[in-house]
Amino acid sequence: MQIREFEAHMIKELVKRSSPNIDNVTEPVKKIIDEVKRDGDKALRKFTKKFDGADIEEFKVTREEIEESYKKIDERVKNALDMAAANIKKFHRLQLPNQWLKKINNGIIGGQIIRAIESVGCYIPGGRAVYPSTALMTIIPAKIAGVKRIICCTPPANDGTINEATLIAADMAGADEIYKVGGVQAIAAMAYGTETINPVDKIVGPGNIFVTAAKKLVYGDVDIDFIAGPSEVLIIADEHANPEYIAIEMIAQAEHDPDAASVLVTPSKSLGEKVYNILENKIKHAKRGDIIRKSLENYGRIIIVKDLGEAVYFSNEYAPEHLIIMTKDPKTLLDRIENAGSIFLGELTPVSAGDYGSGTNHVLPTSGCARMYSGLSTESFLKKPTVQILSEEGLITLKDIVIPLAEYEGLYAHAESFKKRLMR
Ligand SMILES: NC(=O)c1ccc[n+]([C@@H]2O[C@H](COP(=O)([O-])OP(=O)(O)OC[C@H]3O[C@@H](n4cnc5c(N)ncnc54)[C@H](O)[C@@H]3O)[C@@H](O)[C@H]2O)c1
Ligand SMILES: N[C@H](CO)Cc1c[nH]c[nH+]1
Ligand SMILES: [Zn+2]
Repeated sequence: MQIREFEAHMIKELVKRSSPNIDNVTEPVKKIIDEVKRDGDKALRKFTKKFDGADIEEFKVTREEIEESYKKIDERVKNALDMAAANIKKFHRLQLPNQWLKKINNGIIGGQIIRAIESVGCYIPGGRAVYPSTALMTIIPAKIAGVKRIICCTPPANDGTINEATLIAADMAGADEIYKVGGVQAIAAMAYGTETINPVDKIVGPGNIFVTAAKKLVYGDVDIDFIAGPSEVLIIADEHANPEYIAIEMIAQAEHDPDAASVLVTPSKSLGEKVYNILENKIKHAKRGDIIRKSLENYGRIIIVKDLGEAVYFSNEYAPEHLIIMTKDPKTLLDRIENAGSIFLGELTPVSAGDYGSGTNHVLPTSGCARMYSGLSTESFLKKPTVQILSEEGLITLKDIVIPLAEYEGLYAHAESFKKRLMR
């Protein structure tokens, strides 16, 4: 963990910090994918034993296992899942786009229709923590979009079971099939299929660097959402911010994974120092202390900038998964934010609100991908074919566009297809 004065080269160094990790594991990850492609379920069994310590005969979770989970679940957790699901549904219904057909010019009607992707695979992580919340975040928007077949894969515990809250969350969100397989092997199975798992059209969901590298490798054979790797938070704060809140936000992201990143950018050196001291103290006693310590050592940074303008510049270059703004008037900075997966304004808005239940999606782009991707949404599961209808008037409106351009491009049949209709 370091406190450093801002220098321009830091941005490149920090922004790139996850990508080399992904590249470092490409080779072993590719080998696993190839083996799953070649050997199907046999390879899934081998890698599940190797990485999760579990012997799995049947990968598909049975209805009885799901019913058992409903009996075992802690009532408080079940209620929390129900309430989270309600907010997530409300938010994601609002994201449904409209179909439309409108007059574009005389005799030309244009528009778009909305269709769901037919089958999707949701990856629910389960290595260093369990993620029932991710089951809600991936399956609910797919369901709202109208996806016909929603499958999900999640790593089993070493006794071959799946965490009960994850099973319940997946079931209540509307998963059609749930499989006890995680990591690279799950991504390969969803992309290429095995004897047990039929392949899907698109794979979504977050994961560690191995899972993320696997998604990157299968992209093109199937669609993926985006790079949703180890968690990141960047906090822009001024001297008005509460250092305790900042420190706990950094720890909350760090506890996900030693590869997670927590960055504070502030013009207040004294705030930076306070946060540093609180962190030093807190990590001595924190649960999951080993993961937190490693994460903060690897990718924890406190960066002192000249002013809030420089902080915003840094943040836009970094393009964090989560951006928290804890300044006197956080809304005034919002207009200047260009790149961030999800933005948390004000000191009463912790990232955990979005992680679990305010309704927004917690599957978000990492490794600088917020420069060009938004987080998972209902639209991630939709396609928008365009539609057009021309009348005779429309042919006349377009003739001086289509015919000269088609002939200029040397594509004479294109021009001909137009002329034929004009001359009928
Ligand atoms: N960006 C987002 O939207 C978002 C959301 C939630 C969680 N996350 C991130 O998801 C990740 C969850 O990671 P996790 O590890 O807890 O669960 P995970 O399910 O992503 O990974 C566990 C699997 O990794 C595989 N694995 C472990 N070591 C391996 C190795 N050496 N070679 C090949 N495969 C190996 C195993 O198959 C194991 O089942 C964290 O990094 C967390 O920060 C990101
Ligand atoms: N912070 C994670 C996204 O990076 C999401 C999450 C799930 N559970 C807890 N947190
Ligand atoms: Zn989290």
